[in-house]
Amino acid sequence: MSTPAPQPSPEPFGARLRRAMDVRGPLCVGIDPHASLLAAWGLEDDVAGLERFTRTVVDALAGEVAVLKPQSAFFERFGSRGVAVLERAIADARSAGALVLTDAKRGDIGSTMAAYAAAYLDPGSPLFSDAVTVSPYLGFGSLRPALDAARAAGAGVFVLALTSNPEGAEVQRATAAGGRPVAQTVLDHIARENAGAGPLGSVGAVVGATLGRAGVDLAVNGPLLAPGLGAQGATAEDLPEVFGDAVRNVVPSISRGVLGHGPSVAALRESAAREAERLRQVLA
Ligand SMILES: O=C(O)c1cc(=O)[nH]c(=O)n1[C@@H]1O[C@H](COP(=O)(O)O)[C@@H](O)[C@H]1O
Repeated sequence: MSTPAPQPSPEPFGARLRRAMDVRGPLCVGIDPHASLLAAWGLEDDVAGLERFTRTVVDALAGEVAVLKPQSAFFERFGSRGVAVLERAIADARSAGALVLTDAKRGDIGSTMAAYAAAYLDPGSPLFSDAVTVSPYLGFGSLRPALDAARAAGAGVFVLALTSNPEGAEVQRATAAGGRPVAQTVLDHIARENAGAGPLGSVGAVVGATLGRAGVDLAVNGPLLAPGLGAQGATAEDLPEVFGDAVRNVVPSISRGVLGHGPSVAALRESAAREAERLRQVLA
C-alpha cells in the first residue's frame, strides 16, 4: 500500500489578503442587510428579500473588492433559512474571487470556542470562511482553538481590540494588571501570534476608524480591520491619524456607505471602486 502524498500547506490568509489588497485595492465591503436597506431597495423584510439583497451584493462586488464581510446577525435573524443564505453567499463570494471575512464576533470558553472554530474555520464546514471576527474579552487564551484552526486551514482571525462604538472604551481602555490598557494587552498577544510571519500575519486586530488617535501600539504585523467609515462618520482621510505608521496594514471597511447605492449593480460597483481608489491614495 502506498503512503498518501503529503498535502501542501494552504497559503496563509495574511499573504492572500496582502495580494488581494494590492490587486483589488484596500477595501472591505460589509454585507449588512438591515431592514431599512431592504426597504430602500424595494424588498420585503423576509427571507426572499434577504436572498435577493445578498445575491445582488455578491454578484456586484465579489469579483471587484478584496474582502466581503457578511455580518452574521442580519442572517441569523431569519433563523435557519437566513443562515442558509449566508452559507451560499460565503461560497459564491469565495468562488468569484473575494476573500470572505464572516463577522460573527464569537467568544466563549475554550471548549466552546472549539465548536465555533469548527463552524467557521474548518474547511469542511458550510460556513467556512477565509477569516472570522472573534472577541477576546473572555481572555485571549480562550481564543486558542480558533487561532490553531485558522493556522491549519490557511485562514485568518480578526480579534476585537478597540471597537468603533463609543461604549467600547469603558472595557477596552481600562487599565489591565501591569498598568497597560486592556486593548494593548490584546494587541501584544496578536503581535506574538504574528511574529516572524511575512508579508503579513494572519491574526488581525479590529480598530475602529472613528477613534481619532488610537493611542496604542499597533505594530502587530497583521491586518488592522478599520470599520466605521461612512455611516459611523469616519472618512478615508482620518485613517493616517488613527493608525500612524501602521496605516499600510489597514483594511478599511464600509457597509451602509456602499450598500446604500444599491440595488443598481452598476452603482454598487461604482461606489466601491470610488472608495477603493480614494483609500488607495490615502494609504499609499
Ligand atoms: O467587527 C466589525 O466589523 C465591527 C467592529 C467595530 O468595532 N465596529 C463595527 O461597526 N463593526 C461592524 O462593521 C459594520 C459597520 O457597518 P456600517 O456602519 O454600516 O459601515 C457592522 O457590521 C458592524 O458590526
